[in-house]
Amino acid sequence: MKQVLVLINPKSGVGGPYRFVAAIEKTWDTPERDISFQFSQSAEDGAGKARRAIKRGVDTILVVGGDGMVNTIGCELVGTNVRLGVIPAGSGNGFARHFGIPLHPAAAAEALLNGYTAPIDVGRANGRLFFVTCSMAWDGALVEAFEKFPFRGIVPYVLAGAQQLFEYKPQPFEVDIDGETLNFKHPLIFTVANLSQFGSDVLVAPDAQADSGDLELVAIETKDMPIVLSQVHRFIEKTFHLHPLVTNRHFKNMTVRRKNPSPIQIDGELMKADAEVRIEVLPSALNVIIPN
Ligand SMILES: Nc1ncnc2c1ncn2[C@@H]1O[C@H](COP(=O)(O)OP(=O)(O)OP(=O)(O)O)[C@@H](O)[C@H]1O
Repeated sequence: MKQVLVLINPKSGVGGPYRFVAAIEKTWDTPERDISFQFSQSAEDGAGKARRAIKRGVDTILVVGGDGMVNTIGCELVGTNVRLGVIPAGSGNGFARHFGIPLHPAAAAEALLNGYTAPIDVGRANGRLFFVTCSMAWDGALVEAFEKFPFRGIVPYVLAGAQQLFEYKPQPFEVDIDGETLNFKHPLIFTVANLSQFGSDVLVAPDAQADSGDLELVAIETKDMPIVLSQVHRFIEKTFHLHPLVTNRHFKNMTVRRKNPSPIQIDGELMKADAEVRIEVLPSALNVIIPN
């Protein structure tokens, strides 16, 4: 009998957690599956519950939450045979949107039930795993401002971004990327993408493939931003990352030497980091359920 654990973030999602329980139970609770539901009260609590479930021999963990929750549970599943399924309940849901998982709980539960399992790549920044994106310029600093808003969603993201345009102080980055050296004087955007978007359909790396075996750097200097922004149609055409003033590189290993230690953005959450940040790809490291 297949064993499935559903781990729910009670803080995520509109309409309360029970609509997710009902949607998943309706589709997944069949005679060939033993399904149990647990709340994840914190990152540590969820990680502990995931570890114990893996020990018990669970086959699948369904996470009901956003990218932050996916990260904390996904970290426990890397290197195991346990499959991760994501029922989106966050505000940005970059992971779920990348894979085309429906945002409605019932549709998501059904899409995962009828989906297939495939390994995806995982990024690692100074030892910390990430599945969606990692940023360390203005695109990282805005998360600090975003976290101070009392509510989540695209609106506080835009407001936090605007606020940080005034407050963010760029520092020079010296970058070794698969043997090539790049220098950024005043980086504004410096994002490493494993998947295509930050969430809310803000596509930083529209062509990113989860199983490419590499990561993608998308970076731009502060001075070049107005010129790039003058071609707004590129956002619609999904070619922003290909603009000649945007640095766009696929890579496996990268070291970023910054002047000072400062926090970096990992899957929508802030993490303390030394001045030097080492980023690498772990190819095919996590088994994920993907809709057909
Ligand atoms: N395993 C976990 N269990 C409970 N809470 C968690 C867990 N992981 C992260 N959190 C916290 O729960 C809150 C909501 O995070 P979650 O990722 O579920 O939604 P979100 O941040 O709105 O989604 P997104 O990152 O997709 O916009 C955050 O404060 C996060 O730090």
